[in-house]
Amino acid sequence: MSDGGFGLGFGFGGVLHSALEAFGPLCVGIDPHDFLLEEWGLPSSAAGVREFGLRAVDAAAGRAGVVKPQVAFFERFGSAGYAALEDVLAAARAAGLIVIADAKRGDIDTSLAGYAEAWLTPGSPLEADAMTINPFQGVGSLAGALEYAVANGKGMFVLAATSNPEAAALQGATLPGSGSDQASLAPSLATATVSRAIIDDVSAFNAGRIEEGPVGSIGVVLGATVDFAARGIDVTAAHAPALPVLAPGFGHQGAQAADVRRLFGALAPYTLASESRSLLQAGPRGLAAAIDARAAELRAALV
Ligand SMILES: O=c1ccn([C@@H]2O[C@H](COP(=O)(O)O)[C@@H](O)[C@H]2O)c(=O)[nH]1
Repeated sequence: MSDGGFGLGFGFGGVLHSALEAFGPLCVGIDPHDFLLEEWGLPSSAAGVREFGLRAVDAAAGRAGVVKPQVAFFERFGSAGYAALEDVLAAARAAGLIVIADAKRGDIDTSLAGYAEAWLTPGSPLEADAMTINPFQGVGSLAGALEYAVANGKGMFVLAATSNPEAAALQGATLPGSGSDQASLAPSLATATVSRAIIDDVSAFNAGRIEEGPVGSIGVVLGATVDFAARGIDVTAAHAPALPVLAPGFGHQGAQAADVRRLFGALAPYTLASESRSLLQAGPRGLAAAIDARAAELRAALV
């Protein structure tokens, strides 16, 4: 986003906080699946995903604070798909929307730095406000990229408890001991699940930058379909600064907007409820109304 009227005083956490207050929790996913392109009367091509993305941006602007383009659906068309994505990212930011690039990058620290530079450098062709990253190579491998994001007023959402059922065994596994400097940004509980340890590490990273404002610039991805108690995640715990949550799983994957507070507890005021297919299926003419309706439902659920 340019600054979208949200102000840039506190970096990404501050901008996100202002957007949540202005629009509520809805995050509109921009996922140009082939079946949606067909329903929208668009070709399965780079031109098709570009048009789809631009129309989704038009519908979201002024109705939701945040959009989340799924990079994969653009990437399948190679360089032309990336050019289309560049146009969609730029249009969304120009429209005052916060843009989270759902790119799920992860690697050793030096290579991850390249991804951070690609997506989070002001003025870069793929500039977004935040991106999703994958901690499979160790949360410690993210440290440099997280620092880069914060230094540039940007944000990151670290996968911690993803919405897909196949993730439960790996992410719910219990760690043998507390973290070390190599494995972890901060020591985690001796009996923590992988999901819980990632949340603790991200929260500790934000706590080291409390002077930046009441909401952290680094968040976690917690799927709305996850059984948090079974995963060892305490949603009643307070985080200082507040921990932003990107929560896919609403809509098509089954979670209900009305349940956002019950599911996310103390995290709910800082949770982005993300929906893609369930909104986009309304079609280009119905999308704005679908966004209005879901945004109102989510705001009402937080009162
Ligand atoms: O845990 C995760 C992380 C990311 N996603 C992404 O969110 C959308 C969900 O789309 P729907 O159509 O609303 O199901 C999609 O881009 C996923 O890659 C997720 O689902 N779960």
